[in-house]
Amino acid sequence: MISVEEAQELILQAVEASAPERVDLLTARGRVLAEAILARTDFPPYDNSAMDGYAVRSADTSFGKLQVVETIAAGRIPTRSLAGGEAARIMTGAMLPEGADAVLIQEEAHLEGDTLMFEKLPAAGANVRYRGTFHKAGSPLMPPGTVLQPGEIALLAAAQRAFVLTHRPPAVAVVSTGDELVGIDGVLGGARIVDSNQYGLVAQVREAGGDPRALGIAPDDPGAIRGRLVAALDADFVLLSGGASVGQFDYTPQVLEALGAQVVLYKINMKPGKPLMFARLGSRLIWGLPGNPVSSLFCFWQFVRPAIRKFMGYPPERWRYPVVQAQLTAPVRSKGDRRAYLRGQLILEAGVWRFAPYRTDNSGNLVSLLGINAFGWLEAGVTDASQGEVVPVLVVGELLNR
Ligand SMILES: Nc1nc2c(c(=O)[nH]1)N[C@H]1C(S)=C(S)[C@@H](COP(=O)(O)OP(=O)(O)OC[C@H]3O[C@@H](n4cnc5c(N)ncnc54)[C@H](O)[C@@H]3O)O[C@H]1N2
Ligand code: MOO
Ligand SMILES: [Mg+2]
Repeated sequence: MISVEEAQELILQAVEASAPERVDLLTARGRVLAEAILARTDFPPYDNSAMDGYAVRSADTSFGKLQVVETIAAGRIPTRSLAGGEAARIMTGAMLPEGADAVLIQEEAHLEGDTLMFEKLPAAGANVRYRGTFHKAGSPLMPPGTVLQPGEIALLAAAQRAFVLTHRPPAVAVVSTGDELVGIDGVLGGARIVDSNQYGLVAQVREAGGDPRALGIAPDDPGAIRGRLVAALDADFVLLSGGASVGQFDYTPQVLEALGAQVVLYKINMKPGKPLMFARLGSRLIWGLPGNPVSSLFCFWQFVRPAIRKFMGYPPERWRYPVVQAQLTAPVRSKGDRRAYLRGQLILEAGVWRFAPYRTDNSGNLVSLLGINAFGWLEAGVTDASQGEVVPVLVVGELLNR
C-alpha cells in the first residue's frame, strides 16, 4: 500500500493543464485565466468624488463661505471649472470639476440659498479618487493562472473583457458498477439499493469545477463494465465506482488490465478508501473508486479533485484541500492498521480550531456524512488520541464559526 501523498503525487504527474478556450465572462466563474490581461483604461478612468458633498479648492481657506455654481451627478461632465471662492455640489462617483482638489462631505456643511457654509475645508485630495491611482492603463492587470472568483470577474467586466481565454474543465464520466444497484426511481426491496454514488460523484465533479457526465449503472459483469467504460472514453476522466476490492465479483482491476490500461497505483494506506485504483488508457485517466459510499466520496476529495484542479490550470497551492491543526473535542480510536481519517466538523470557536469527530468510522454509513466539513486523521500505528489533543484536519467543506 502506498501513502496518500505518494498516490496524490503519481496522479498529479499524469495530469496536464488543458488547452485554453474562449468563454463568455458570465460563465467564467471558477475557471482559470490562460492569458495575461492588460488594462486598456486607467482605474479609475477619471478623477471623481468618493462621497456626496461639495467639490472645493482646498486652498480657498481665506473664504469663510463658498458660492455653489453647479450640481454634478454621476455620469455628467462638469460644465465649468471652479474659480476661487466657488464650489460645486457633487455626488459619489461624479467627475471632479477642473480646479477642485477635494470634496467636503455634505454632513460637514450646509446651504443658505446658493451659499455653502462650513467650519473647515478638507485637505487637498480628501475624498477624491484620482484617475489611474488604482491601476494604470497599459500595465498588466492579471497574469495567466489567475483564478476567476466574483471579484476578478467584476474587474474583468470593468476592463471590458466580455470574453476571456481560460483552461477548459475536464469532462468526467461517472459509471457505477453493481448488481445490487438501481437508479434513483428504481424499485427497491429484496437486495437492492439506490446508486447513490452516481449522485454524490456528479455533485463532487461539479463542485470541483469539472463537467460531469452521468453514465448510469453497469452490472457486475466484466463484458458489461468494459462496454460502459469504452463508451465513457469520450470523457477526459472516468470514475468507475464499486468492484475495486478483492471480492469474487469485483471486476474493476481485471477489466482495466484486459483493456490494456496502465495501472499506476492500487491500494492506499488509508481508511476509508483503501482499494483505490488509478490507471491511464492513452490520454484518458481512470479512477477505480471503492464502492462504499463514504470511501467513494473521500477518494474523490483526495485523489480526483486535485487532478480536476490541475487540469483546469489552478496553481499548485489550490490543487489539494488545506490542512489545519485542530483540537479534538472528544477522544478517538483507530485500529492503527492504516492512516485513519475521521469524518467530523471543524469549527472556529473563539479563535481556536476545534474538530468534533463523528461517532462512526463505517465506510458504508452515508448518514454519517450529514453536515461534515472536514476529516481529522491519525497516522497508521496510532490507535487513539484523547480529547484536547491536536490533530491535522483536512478541510473539505465550508468553515463554521461559533
Ligand atoms: N476481504 C476483503 N474485503 C474487503 C476489503 C479487503 O481488503 N479485503 N476491502 C474493503 C474496503 S476497505 C472497501 S472500501 C470495500 C470496497 O468495495 P468495492 O470497491 O469492491 O465495492 P463493492 O464491493 O462493489 O461495494 C462495496 C459496498 O459499496 C456499496 N456500493 C457499491 N456501489 C455503490 C453505489 N454506486 N452506490 C451506493 N452504494 C454502492 C455496495 O453495495 C457495497 O455495500 O471492500 C471491502 N471489502
Ligand atoms: O477503505 Mo474501505 O473504504 O474502509 O471501507
Ligand atoms: Mg467489493
